[in-house]
Amino acid sequence: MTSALPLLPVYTGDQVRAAERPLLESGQGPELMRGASWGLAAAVLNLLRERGAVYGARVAGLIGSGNNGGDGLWALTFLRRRGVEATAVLARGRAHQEALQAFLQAGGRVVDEIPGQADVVIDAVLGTGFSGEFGAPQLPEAAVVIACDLPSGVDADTGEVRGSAPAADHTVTFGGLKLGLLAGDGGHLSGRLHTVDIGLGDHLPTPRAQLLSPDWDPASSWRPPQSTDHKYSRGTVHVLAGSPQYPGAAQLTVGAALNTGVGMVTLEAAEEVRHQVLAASPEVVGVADGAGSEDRLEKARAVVVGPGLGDQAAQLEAASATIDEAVRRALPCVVDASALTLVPELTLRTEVLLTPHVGEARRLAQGLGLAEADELLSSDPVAAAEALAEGTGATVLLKGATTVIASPGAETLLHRAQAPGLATAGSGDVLSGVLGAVLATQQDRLTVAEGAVLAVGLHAQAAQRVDPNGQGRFGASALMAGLRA
Ligand SMILES: NC(=O)C1=CN([C@@H]2O[C@H](COP(=O)(O)OP(=O)(O)OC[C@H]3O[C@@H](n4cnc5c(N)ncnc54)[C@H](O)[C@@H]3O)[C@@H](O)[C@H]2O)[C@@H](O)CC1
Ligand SMILES: Nc1ncnc2c1ncn2[C@@H]1O[C@H](COP(=O)(O)OP(=O)(O)O)[C@@H](O)[C@H]1O
Repeated sequence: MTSALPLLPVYTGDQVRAAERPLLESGQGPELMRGASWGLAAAVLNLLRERGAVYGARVAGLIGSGNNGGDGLWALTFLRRRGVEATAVLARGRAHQEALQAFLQAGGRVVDEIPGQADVVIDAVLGTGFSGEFGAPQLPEAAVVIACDLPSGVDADTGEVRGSAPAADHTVTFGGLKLGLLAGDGGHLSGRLHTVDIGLGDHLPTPRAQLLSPDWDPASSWRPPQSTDHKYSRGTVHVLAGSPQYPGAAQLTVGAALNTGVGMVTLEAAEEVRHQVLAASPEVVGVADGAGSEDRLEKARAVVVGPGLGDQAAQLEAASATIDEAVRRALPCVVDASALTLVPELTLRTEVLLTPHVGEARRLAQGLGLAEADELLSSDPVAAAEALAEGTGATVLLKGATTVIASPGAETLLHRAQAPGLATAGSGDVLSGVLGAVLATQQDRLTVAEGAVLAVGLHAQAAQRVDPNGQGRFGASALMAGLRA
């Protein structure tokens, strides 16, 4: 399927290794290693140029015994030939013979410890050949760390760290983006990602997942209203959110939907919640909660249920009825926060978008009796989201620094936010509003999963707008305002 969004293929380590195999068998190993190590050296050179001079810069490598170490040594060799002071620590006491010889011939030095003055450290102990556990050594604090293919100790297939892994500022990866660089702890440790094409081309299989391109402006994927539009044709979002205990959640969800851009927002909530929300956003149309009338969704193109709903039985009952009605009408329906507790009792379809964070996903898996999904949440979050999607029949958006969107029978989509300030109370309520607006207005050209990944991109972009230096000095209200271009 071709998507209207710019998506990058993501592979497991095993898939990339399998793609390399025929080339290695036909004797092209040295060329592959040359391509990979030159790509790594080029990335280091760029970094050194940005920081000052290349000549005399100090670059140290932590070198393993396999091909990952070979890549590291060849990269150090190329750098040495450009006047870099290159040192290598042989972490296993031995290394790729040919690469070591070239390194020594170029004037590189083997040392016992990474020099404390190193400007750049290349982590080339373990790549896709990692098995068992790894213990990461301490690296000089001031050095920029560049991982060769992936940080040592990270499982390339899942992102799981077994033992410990050094955090990289950059990872230069070969042949294709690997899932372990995006998911789980691997996603926190891999830094900025650079992919080097080593000519695997047609040998690469169907990707394991697709990543929304980090270089893409998500706002450019937004289809604006047309002159022929009227409010209903643009898209109406029906929101069931907020409670006397959490009225602010409704305000954030509704405000985010309005600032993302919709034809109309209707809010189903308790009177005092509606009163508060309408005081801030008089354009919202209020509907008494628990109204129970089926025509409240008649004009809706998307529904959002759950933010700030709390755990009162009457509110959950109204939420359940609204989700059922949305399912009956095949409307995209975002189910968030406490409404997620209703899922085991509901019959869902792929238009329903469940939006748990990890804690909620764990409770969801337990509520559904999906023990495997519960376990996978720690070791392989992508597989966990897929198991939840299969188990519920719904699309699942698992929140986190990397958001995973899994839909039964469809490709899994990923978004990686470089905005940890998003971890702030109410941020998820804002995301629900953005999701509602995108699903209501863009559904003619995007699937629910694609709309979801676009919404997650817009949410992260809003954080970058209000907090360009990543200081985290903003709350969810500012995030809501940041959605406006
Ligand atoms: N074969 C090639 O020519 C190519 C190799 N590539 C590089 O090679 C890497 C894969 O190379 P390898 O298959 O040699 O594997 P690695 O270099 O990732 O690691 C395997 C080596 O480390 C040891 N090892 C594994 N787990 C360990 C642990 N927990 N503690 C200590 N030692 C451990 C193994 O015994 C083996 O010697 C890729 O990540 C990539 O960097 C790429 O350059 C593409 C081409
Ligand atoms: N470390 C992080 N880096 C980037 N984004 C994050 C991080 N932690 C959380 N987020 C995002 O912030 C939002 C938090 O949502 P949620 O946990 O539901 O918050 P709340 O319930 O307080 O509104 C999600 O969109 C999630 O993907």
